[in-house]
Amino acid sequence: MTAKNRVVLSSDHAAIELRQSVVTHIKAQGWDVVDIGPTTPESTHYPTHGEAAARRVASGDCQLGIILCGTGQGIMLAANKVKGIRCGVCADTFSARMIRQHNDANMLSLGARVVGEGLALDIVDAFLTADFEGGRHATRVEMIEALEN
Ligand SMILES: O=C(CO)[C@H](O)[C@H](O)COP(=O)(O)O
Repeated sequence: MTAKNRVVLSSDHAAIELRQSVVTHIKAQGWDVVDIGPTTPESTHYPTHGEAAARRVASGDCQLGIILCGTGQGIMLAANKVKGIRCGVCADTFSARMIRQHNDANMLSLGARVVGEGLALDIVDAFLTADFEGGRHATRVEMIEALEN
């Protein structure tokens, strides 16, 4: 059973500030936020943080996840190695909406060295407010899931 409206966030050292902005922003919207850090600025390794957030989503403890690193790419690659995770990097709001509507993505990845805070928060809003459309898209998501087996 998935915890509805609970969102997990994690990042590496490159995205701590932007992650904290996202946390504040979505808490104010009423999302139940699980921020799993890190909180200190030392250099760290994004696969660790991508995996930790992905496992919260894959287990059903959190409905959705938002992860961040410098580009958003490395942490996305790590998260997508966890079974059941569909995570995309977005630097525009259209893609952020579409990865929910068409791809049923359960995680969003952001690049703190790519997008500014204003755009990042708009991307987050687009992701969190969109819903999966199902239908023909469900067939395609099932095909992605079949690749995991
Ligand atoms: O974007 C990233 C991975 O995709 C990382 O945030 C980036 O590689 C970290 O670099 P550095 O150790 O030089 O701060």
